[in-house]
Amino acid sequence: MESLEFEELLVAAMIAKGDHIDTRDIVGKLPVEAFANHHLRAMYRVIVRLLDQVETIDIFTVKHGVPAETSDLVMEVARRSSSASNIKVWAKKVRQCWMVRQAKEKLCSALESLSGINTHNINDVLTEVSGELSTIQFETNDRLPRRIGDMMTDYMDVLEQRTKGEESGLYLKTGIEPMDDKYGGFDRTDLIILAGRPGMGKTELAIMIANSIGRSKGRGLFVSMEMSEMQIVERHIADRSGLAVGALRNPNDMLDEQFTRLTVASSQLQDEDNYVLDGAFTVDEIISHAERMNQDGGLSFLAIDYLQLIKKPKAETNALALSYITGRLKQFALRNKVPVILLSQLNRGVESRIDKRPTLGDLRESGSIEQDADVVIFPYRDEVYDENSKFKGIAEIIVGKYRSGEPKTFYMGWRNGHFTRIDQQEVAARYAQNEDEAKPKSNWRGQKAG
Ligand SMILES: Nc1ncnc2c1ncn2[C@@H]1O[C@H](COP(=O)(O)OP(=O)(O)OP(=O)(O)O)[C@@H](O)[C@H]1O
Repeated sequence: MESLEFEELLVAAMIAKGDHIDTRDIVGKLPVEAFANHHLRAMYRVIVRLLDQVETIDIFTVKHGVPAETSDLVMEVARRSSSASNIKVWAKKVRQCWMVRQAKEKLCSALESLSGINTHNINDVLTEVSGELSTIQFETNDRLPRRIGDMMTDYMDVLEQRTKGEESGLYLKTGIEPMDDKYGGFDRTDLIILAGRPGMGKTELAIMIANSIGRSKGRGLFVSMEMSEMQIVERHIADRSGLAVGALRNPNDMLDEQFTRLTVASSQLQDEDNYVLDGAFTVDEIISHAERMNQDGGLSFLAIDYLQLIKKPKAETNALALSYITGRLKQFALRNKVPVILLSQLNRGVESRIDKRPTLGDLRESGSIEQDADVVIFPYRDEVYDENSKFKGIAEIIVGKYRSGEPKTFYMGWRNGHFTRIDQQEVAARYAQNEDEAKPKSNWRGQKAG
């Protein structure tokens, strides 16, 4: 990127526009150091000062304010103001060039540190280098801190859209109605973890969310490192039609009614815009696919099945490698405003307990997943452990962490390998009754029995 040209165009446009809302906006966001050329930096510094002192900005005031060695150049630069209407574009380009310069400087300094590495200082140097590289800034679309007071009008617009039911695209609705009603959907910058032991229904939950987004004309990317793309497609059809995957595997045995459900589901899915990608990837490869899709038509969510199968970066410990992955995914969600649904396996530890419902503590071995996540959901089905469970056919959707509200457990039915709607109050009453029955009974002296 050639910074000089953009810096010239920006200064010229600022002189042409003078004290204008765009000029003030740019000055509030772009520091003087962003200019590489010292003459243009001097001109910009004068413009900032003139704005600050509410004085006129024109060729003469700028020329008068800069050092003598720069003053002859002001007229030449001002002549370049062919397109002052593009002033924000020039400001953005100057900012991007500055970011690239900073990144290059950091890389050079990291290379210098690495050239002095030896077996005694290897960890110290690598820590220093990775610390330095992690400060490289990402393109932020010029976003800078905004005053909350100035954002009240925008927020009222959001509220108004909500009253009209027009803001659905702003939030990720999961299709689990009681949960969507309670939380209003998840934020577009959320990292949502679906964690559980094998067979609990993590993949099914992610597919159900994908299907729900697809139905409302969203566009999602489902990355599977566990199943082939055709298996994922089959799970989508099974979820949409309510048929068991087993039924789809034996089409000759299908009843007419099942066949009709299959054709309806496949024609609906044909009109929708969900994507699937299978294979083995690093987190950065997944992110680059998702960013490309997001730039090219937008993305409603990125789902990844599952964390432990993502190719790990080199790191001293497994926990550090996983932390790198969840950290990168959280950055991706924040930067692109695309929520990430990340599936994660839990280890056997849960199964050594009487109550096998997972808790946040069970995530400890998975690096910083607990801290990075905005939402942690544990799908849990008691029948996986006890086929005669009183809660056969019921799935608990345990929200163990929710950054913007209180954690809570929701209930779903479980039929044909799919989550189904169920009456929340009725199931909660069943659980409460079961708890009462399980409590040790007191005898007439008030002593606990047995
Ligand atoms: N027709 C069916 N009826 C009832 N349960 C079914 C049916 N088909 C599949 N299942 C159950 O659904 C579960 C699979 O769900 P899912 O693949 O979503 O689980 P998961 O948590 O992602 O597990 P894993 O980590 O092994 O992939 C299994 O426990 C399986 O026994």
